[in-house]
Amino acid sequence: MLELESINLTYNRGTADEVVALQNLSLTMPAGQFATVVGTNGAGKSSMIQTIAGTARPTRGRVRLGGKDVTRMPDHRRAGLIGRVFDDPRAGTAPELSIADNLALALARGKRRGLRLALTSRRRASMREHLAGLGLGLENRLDDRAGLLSAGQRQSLTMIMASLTAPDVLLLDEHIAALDPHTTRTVLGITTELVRELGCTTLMITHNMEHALALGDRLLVMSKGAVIADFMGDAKRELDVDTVIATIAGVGESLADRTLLVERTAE
Ligand SMILES: Nc1ncnc2c1ncn2[C@@H]1O[C@H](COP(=O)(O)OP(=O)(O)OP(=O)(O)O)[C@@H](O)[C@H]1O
Repeated sequence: MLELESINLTYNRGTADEVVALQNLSLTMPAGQFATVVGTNGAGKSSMIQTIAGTARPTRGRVRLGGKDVTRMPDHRRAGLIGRVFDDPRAGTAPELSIADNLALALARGKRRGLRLALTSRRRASMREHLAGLGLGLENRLDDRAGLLSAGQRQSLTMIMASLTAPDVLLLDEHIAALDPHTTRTVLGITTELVRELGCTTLMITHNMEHALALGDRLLVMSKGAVIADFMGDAKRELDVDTVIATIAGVGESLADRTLLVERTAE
């Protein structure tokens, strides 16, 4: 269970640049639930993800994971509990390190600080197996530098890295935003597979309404630092793009092109 309780997050508090990013935000997600998150630019989506990850510290409120209060737990100590994939494919991997070393680092995450896992032949075999599941041929390139991979391959590797510690929570912050339509479909397929396999609680931010509707079992609409609509079960299954757009427009938000992004590319 992931619980956000009356979260407020203000950046640059007490200065002329003060920004209220989250306002009295509450959210409860049972273990294993997969929610997509949409909203206009500046609605607070990334701030919510950062608050869960521990990279942003709420000004008020509590974050609980499996009943445990992690509000004050630093992000590096949450790393074993939380997997994160960002929009920038370069952000999740170290380009100078080999694919194998990137995976070893991900495995070591959440363990004792400074501990590097030795790359035993058994561990390499297990890495190969994980990579083979992607269907991208990366299992034969364990010693290639991650920097040599395409954006889609790097993002797929990041997904595998995020999943290696079997996190309780997976946070996907526009992780397909920088990919072309074909690679997007590949990474979305990997996303669905991984979430199913791991059974982890997942939040996926996207500006693509069709992806938000197609994936997950819950859809959250955010505006001005709060969740303004929450669709689950039949309500989520029956939801259409126009209803989501009307919900956002209903609170007086102007809809930017990115918010309306709907993939029309032919299969
Ligand atoms: N590190 C920061 N310092 C100051 N203000 C910030 C910081 N990060 C975000 N903000 C501000 O907080 C508000 C919420 O931003 P956030 O990035 O959470 O929105 P978002 O919904 O993810 O937007 P987008 O869709 O554009 O990525 C915005 O007004 C933003 O400018």
